[in-house]
Amino acid sequence: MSIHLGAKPGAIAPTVLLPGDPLRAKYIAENFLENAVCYNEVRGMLGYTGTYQGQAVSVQGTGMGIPSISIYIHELMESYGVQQLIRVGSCGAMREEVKVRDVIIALSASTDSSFNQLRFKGLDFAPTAHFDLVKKAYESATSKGSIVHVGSVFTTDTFYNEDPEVTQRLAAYQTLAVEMETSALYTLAAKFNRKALSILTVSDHLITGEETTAAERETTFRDMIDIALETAIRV
Ligand SMILES: O=P(O)(O)O[C@H]1O[C@H](CO)[C@@H](O)[C@H]1O
Ligand SMILES: O=c1cc[nH]c(=O)[nH]1
Repeated sequence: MSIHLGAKPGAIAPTVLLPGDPLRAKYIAENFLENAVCYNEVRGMLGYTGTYQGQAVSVQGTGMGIPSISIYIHELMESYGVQQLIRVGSCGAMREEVKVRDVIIALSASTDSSFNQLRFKGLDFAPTAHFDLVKKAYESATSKGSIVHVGSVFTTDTFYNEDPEVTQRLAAYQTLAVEMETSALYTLAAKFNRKALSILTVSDHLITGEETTAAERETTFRDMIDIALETAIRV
């Protein structure tokens, strides 16, 4: 057990999928894994371990934002020895060529968080995905005919942003989408020398204002989850 996870030693698989929403963790466990068992209910942040094509895979809710995901991934790596962390999240598209319902493989993440500014005393660390997982995710996506965008994302601390200027500038610098966790995931995975990747589905569009319904999100998330699970077991 760790402070925020009630799992027994050995109850969490070496590869963990990480949705922000704990109910998405439940949905993935019930619809994509076999023989899934719930190992965590502390704070309602549900976590499950099951199998996918015979291999053990866990799925753990992280909550929203850097402080929340940082707690869970720190404990997953330090207390449970997790080796591969694959975020399966939603995001807002920042560029015209990225459409609602598209899937993004996040190579790197800029951020407006002070998380790394404090850690590196003002130096700009470059949070980066692990190439092995990027390659496997891209191969998994293309082998099943999914179109994916591969590029940088923006991890923000502020969902309801009042000033669009920075977001627009980041978009002009080819940033594909905004979400709230990837920068911390890549930073902490580097610290622990583990593999991490964020795969994101576009749930809304910052330029067009288009949004998905809850039902549509469930179907389109299916693509992202398939890609993540194929990536998890790919050799
Ligand atoms: O769908 P999830 O994984 O929660 O990700 C996105 O959705 C939340 C905001 O609504 C933030 O956590 C953001 O990163
Ligand atoms: O963090 C997020 C997630 C989805 N859509 C956004 O605009 N921001």
